[in-house]
Amino acid sequence: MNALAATNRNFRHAARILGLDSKLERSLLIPFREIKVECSIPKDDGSLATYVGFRVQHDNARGPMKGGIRYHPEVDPDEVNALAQLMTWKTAVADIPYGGAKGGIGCNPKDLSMSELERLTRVFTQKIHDLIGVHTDVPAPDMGTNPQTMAWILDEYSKFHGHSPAIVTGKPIDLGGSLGRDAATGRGCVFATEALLAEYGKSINNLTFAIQGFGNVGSWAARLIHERGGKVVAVSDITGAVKNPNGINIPELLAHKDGTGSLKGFHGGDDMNPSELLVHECDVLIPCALGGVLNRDNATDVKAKFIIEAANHPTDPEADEILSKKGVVILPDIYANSGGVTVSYFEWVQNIQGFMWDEEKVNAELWKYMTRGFDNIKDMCKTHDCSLRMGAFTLGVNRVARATILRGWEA
Ligand SMILES: NC(=O)C1=CN([C@@H]2O[C@H](COP(=O)(O)OP(=O)(O)OC[C@H]3O[C@@H](n4cnc5c(N)ncnc54)[C@H](OP(=O)(O)O)[C@@H]3O)[C@@H](O)[C@H]2O)C=CC1
Ligand SMILES: O=C(O)CCC(=O)C(=O)O
Repeated sequence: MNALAATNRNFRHAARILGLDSKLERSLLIPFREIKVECSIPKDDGSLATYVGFRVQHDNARGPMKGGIRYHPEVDPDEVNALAQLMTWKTAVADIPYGGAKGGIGCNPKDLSMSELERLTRVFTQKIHDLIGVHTDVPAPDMGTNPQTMAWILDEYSKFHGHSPAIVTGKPIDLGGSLGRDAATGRGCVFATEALLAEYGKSINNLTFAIQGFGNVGSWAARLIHERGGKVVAVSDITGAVKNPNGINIPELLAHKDGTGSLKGFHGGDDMNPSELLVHECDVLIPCALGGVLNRDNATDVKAKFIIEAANHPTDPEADEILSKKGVVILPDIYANSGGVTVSYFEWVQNIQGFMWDEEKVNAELWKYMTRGFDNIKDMCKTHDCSLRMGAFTLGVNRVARATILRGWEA
């Protein structure tokens, strides 16, 4: 099932549980605005290359639209639409004053030089600068983008609108980025995992973990789990995978990947086939890469008892059903990975106030938001006798529905 069909299905299920009026349901589902732009740039060799860029602004009932920008070959309108909608529910679950958006460019950033990436980012920004804004729509990094990408957007946007640090979050600290934003999605995911495990009388330090993806989110999650005494027994990325039943030394694996650009050939473990990661023996599985990776083809073989959705929509609805029947507990994306956008919110607040927080404050506030989010989801699960996914969806959708009704319908 494609990402949009899966996301719409979860939304409709939540709307049914909440008994939403069908007209309101339709209005919440349809995006506020979909932007598609042609981005042509000269390559370093002088040839012309054309890419397609997207920004879907899904909903702004609760505040400015917020969400990352992804550079990946599989970026397409349906995928961006689904990701934008997920941002609307995610910001509502986190109870931060934002709506949802997402953007992306269909490209493989690994095939582009730094100067080509800079040109592409600047052209994309030129095409959308009058449709985003500090109080309208605030981008951030996602797969394939990073603080440098945000710095180029900030610079290009500021040429049109004057110096605007709050136009993006996840930017470099030197340009007004927040301390703790780089680690925030991984850290939030670890706080969320601790909250969930505590419900089962368990803690990170007694459990084994398998992590798919070793980029921003996966590497931070792995590092923080390792620091807390959890055994990371398998890690994969696009270059390969490594396993060690006694636990991988994550700082050493980070140094190995930094030095070689790959997970392959790491002496502290054995190479494994990356396709086996999701069905590897472990207590907790954390997908931190692409969407739709857990599906009907592999769900039956998953060994983990807990799945923490650090990636966006890693589990398609068919897999959701199979895994639930097996008794696997799934902590849904719109809560599990909300630490990133929560610290993005802190960054935006700091930029607007012109007052920087120290990292301790950022991390302490993040813990409060993640803990509150989990408690709110649990309450919805009790009220509606539903899964954690539906607890999170009903929480988010209900908050957006309430804001929409309060704002009224007049054009
Ligand atoms: N960054 C953020 O703040 C947030 C990110 N997310 C979600 O988390 C996920 C990861 O994002 P992020 O860490 O930022 O992205 P990055 O680009 O930093 O890292 C992505 C990682 O996934 C790996 N990867 C890509 N394809 C595969 C594959 N087929 N099998 C195994 N690994 C693969 C990459 O491998 P390689 O290193 O070899 O390229 C890389 O390690 C995405 O779903 C994103 O939407 C959610 C909330 C916030
Ligand atoms: O930090 C942000 O604004 C958005 C992060 C994001 O894209 C996500 O949560 O999926």
